[in-house]
Amino acid sequence: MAEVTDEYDVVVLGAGAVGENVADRASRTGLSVAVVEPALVGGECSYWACMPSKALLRPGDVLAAARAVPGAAAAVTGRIDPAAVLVRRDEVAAHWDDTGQVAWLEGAGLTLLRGRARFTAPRALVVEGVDGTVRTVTARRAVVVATGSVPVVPGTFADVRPWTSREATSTHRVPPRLAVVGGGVVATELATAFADLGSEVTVLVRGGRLLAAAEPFAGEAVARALTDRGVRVLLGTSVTSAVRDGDEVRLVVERRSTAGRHGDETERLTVDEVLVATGRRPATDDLGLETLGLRPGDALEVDDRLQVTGVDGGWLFAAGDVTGRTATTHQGKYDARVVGDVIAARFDPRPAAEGQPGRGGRGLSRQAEAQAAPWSRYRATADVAAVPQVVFTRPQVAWVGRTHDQAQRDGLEVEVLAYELGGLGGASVTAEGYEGRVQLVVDVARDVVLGATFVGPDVADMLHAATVAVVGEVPLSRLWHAVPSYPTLSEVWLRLLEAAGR
Ligand SMILES: Cc1cc2nc3c(=O)[nH]c(=O)nc-3n(C[C@H](O)[C@H](O)[C@H](O)COP(=O)(O)OP(=O)(O)OC[C@H]3O[C@@H](n4cnc5c(N)ncnc54)[C@H](O)[C@@H]3O)c2cc1C
Ligand SMILES: NC(=O)c1ccc[n+]([C@@H]2O[C@H](COP(=O)([O-])OP(=O)(O)OC[C@H]3O[C@@H](n4cnc5c(N)ncnc54)[C@H](O)[C@@H]3O)[C@@H](O)[C@H]2O)c1
Repeated sequence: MAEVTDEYDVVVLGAGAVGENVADRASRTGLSVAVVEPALVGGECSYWACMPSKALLRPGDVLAAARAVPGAAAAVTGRIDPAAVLVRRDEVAAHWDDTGQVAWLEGAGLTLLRGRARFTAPRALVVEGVDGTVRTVTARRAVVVATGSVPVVPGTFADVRPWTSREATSTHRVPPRLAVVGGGVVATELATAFADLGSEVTVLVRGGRLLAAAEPFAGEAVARALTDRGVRVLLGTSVTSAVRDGDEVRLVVERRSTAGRHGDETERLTVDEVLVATGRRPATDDLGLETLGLRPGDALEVDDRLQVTGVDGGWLFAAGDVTGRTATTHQGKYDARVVGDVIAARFDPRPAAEGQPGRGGRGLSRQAEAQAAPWSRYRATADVAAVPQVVFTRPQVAWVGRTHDQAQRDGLEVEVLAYELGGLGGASVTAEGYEGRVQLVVDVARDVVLGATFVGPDVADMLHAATVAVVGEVPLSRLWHAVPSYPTLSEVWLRLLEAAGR
């Protein structure tokens, strides 16, 4: 086994979407950056999460959109072709081949170390290469952990070889009967996708509603739509036993009686696959965190600079799913841009790096980083105030900022403005019987939008206007002057402002 010793200014652990972006930005003042990755460059999102799941969902959306428009509906006479959907999914997932992403990474001047990294001391790592080499790697300036997350599989399913999102998004077979355990984002999206592909789907939800992090009306709309399409959505359930019997899995499901008085109901369910979608945990088990005084398995807690709290010296950073602070690609990449800029500025190797703000103050500057305030490029302020999330179910669900419940728990006096999208001219053009709803949570004292939730067909792209309003803290009086075009779904902003008495 060959042993090699390497030194870089910055070492990034993990080449998922987040690690790639950290590395790119951190290198911009001339720091040497190595990225360590044992698997595919591009990580979960490209090959087993965002991209393949959206490829599985898109055909159902397109069909439903056509079927909702008389004239077009008559042209849609067939059904979804699962084989063709899976072929396109394979293409969207780049056939699980990272050649293109490796080329980008190397083209950006970054060094890729193919292997698994583990800390041996502060700023010191050992990288066990996939080719059998063992490298000792030292970071002169900083290490960024971006190792992502792994699915949580409850013990009940340990022996039945359940699907996680990885198997579901990369499958080449549509199971005739699929049980989905969980009621969150993965469960609702993949239940939608597999119902579209022809599976008989049962969703087993522990809690009382779907998408518990969103406004209640969002999960209710998704549950109604799934049920209308023949999916069984069983709320208040727990799987007490799971046994694999050849190609089948037999589940025992306890369901809290809705009547309350009659105790639990037991149902036996036999399926071809069980998809466990019960959340994810940070991938920190085997990183040697104990050598830094941190506990393996825990999330790496960070501050707004993405610097790991609890480790001295200002050299250890983390971003993405591993922090428990963000759980989406877009927000993880936002953090990646922040931490990349912090590192590039703080350790800028160029002569006279002190205070070179560049044209319009947009350049990187060590001084500016040291003195940065919230909302500067060096602080991930939006993680606290304005996190956007789109769930690509049918109807789509999109929200940003605080829900009504969160705002109340934060002790804010709020007004809720709501509008049924079906009443808009834009909705009647988009689809017959368009159903959807938008709700704003408004801070009464400051007259600004704290949160917004959109539910309905094609609402995903409407979210960004709300994100701009929340981040910009734009008063409703000024939003009144942002005129939405007619006839678009965005006209809902006008209706909401009218509802607020403008
Ligand atoms: C089914 C599903 C669908 C999703 N859809 C969306 C979506 O539509 N939009 C969205 O924004 N988000 C979506 N997400 C969330 C998104 O996938 C994650 O937030 C994102 O992938 C996190 O990126 P990351 O770089 O932090 O982690 P990852 O992408 O997991 O990358 C971490 C990398 O670190 C590597 N690694 C692990 N251990 C080590 C080690 N010891 N040394 C070196 N490298 C290591 C791993 O091999 C991996 O490549 C979805 C998630 C799932 C599960
Ligand atoms: N479109 C997107 O942006 C997108 C899509 C998919 C996933 N993601 C991200 O991936 C992350 C993980 O998604 P997820 O759906 O796995 O997690 P989640 O936290 O959204 O949902 C987990 C669900 O599992 C349930 N659960 C937890 N433990 C359970 C148990 N022991 N038995 C039964 N049910 C249990 C919870 O009540 C919840 O309904 C999310 O945070 C999400 O942001 C994003």
